[in-house]
Amino acid sequence: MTHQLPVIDLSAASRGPAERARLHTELHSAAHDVGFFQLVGHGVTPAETAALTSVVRAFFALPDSERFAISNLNSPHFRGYTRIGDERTGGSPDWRDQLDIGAERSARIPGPDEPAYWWLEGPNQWPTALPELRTTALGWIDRLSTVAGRLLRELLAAIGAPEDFYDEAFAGHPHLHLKVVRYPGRAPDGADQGVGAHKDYGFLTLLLQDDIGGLQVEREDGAFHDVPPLSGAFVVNLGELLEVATNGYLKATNHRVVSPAAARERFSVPFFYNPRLDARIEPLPFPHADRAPGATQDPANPLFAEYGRNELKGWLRAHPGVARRHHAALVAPATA
Ligand SMILES: O=C(O)CCC(=O)C(=O)O
Ligand SMILES: [Fe+2]
Repeated sequence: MTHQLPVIDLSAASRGPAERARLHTELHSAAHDVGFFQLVGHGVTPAETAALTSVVRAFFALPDSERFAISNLNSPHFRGYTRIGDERTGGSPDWRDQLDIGAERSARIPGPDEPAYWWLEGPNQWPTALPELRTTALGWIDRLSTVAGRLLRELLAAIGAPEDFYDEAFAGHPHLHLKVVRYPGRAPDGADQGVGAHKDYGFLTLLLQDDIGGLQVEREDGAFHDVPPLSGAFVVNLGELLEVATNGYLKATNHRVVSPAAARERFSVPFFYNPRLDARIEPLPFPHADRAPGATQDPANPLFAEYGRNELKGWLRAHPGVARRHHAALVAPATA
């Protein structure tokens, strides 16, 4: 089913108070009623996007051996390349391969009394045959974190909250994350799970998708609706921390990708705007707070206000191979 999402023009924020007020009305409704929108007026140029897209395609065009050499199975920090079928969502394999990239930092091995989520901090793995991937991807993370930071402040203002309320949670070393993804057509068994239905773990996701389509979002009617590609726009969705922060007034939206038809490839690059791992997300003061319905209670997917815990939950679930190899002690209690 095709149902175009709201289109939000971020540049309206700097076109005077009347335009900004109109932006806030639109953003409030898009975030509260839908939880998904197309973002334009973000300032990222077509040339910047083209540079990223071309290096992404070059990465997936490398010989398999170049990608296998940077397998995330090598990394206790979940960085690197995941082969098709190795990632799981909702207990089933996702028919996509991907490279997970984060802020480039040295490993921080948690001591016995420290939270296990510090494992998520550590070095990336880069393909030796494509050095420009590193500069382009890290540049994209910088660029999009500025856009996402502006958007988050406008969103908080739009619902009547102090716009700087979460600045402190992002101060220092926010846990920014970029995923470079390919959906290589349909699985041989005919299953069409590109990535299964899920919510993102942090605040905001800014997704660059190509023109193939397949992304779907769950809407108020409980059905999954297509998100048709819109050239030059980022698809934005809200993550679990915004649901926690607003006690369910804003919802993290379930979304999934249906595999492209056989012999078609789809590329996408989601950027996840996340705070510091040790940030604890305090309840947001805003006028609707007393009427918020409460965050979703799902025993299969508890939402944690301590961001690192929420993020680690997702990684251990989605990458069982990495979890078994490097974090047996963390997964064993969950299955007992
Ligand atoms: O590839 C897409 O369009 C969406 C990917 C996604 O939702 C994710 O990786 O969290
Ligand atoms: Fe997602």
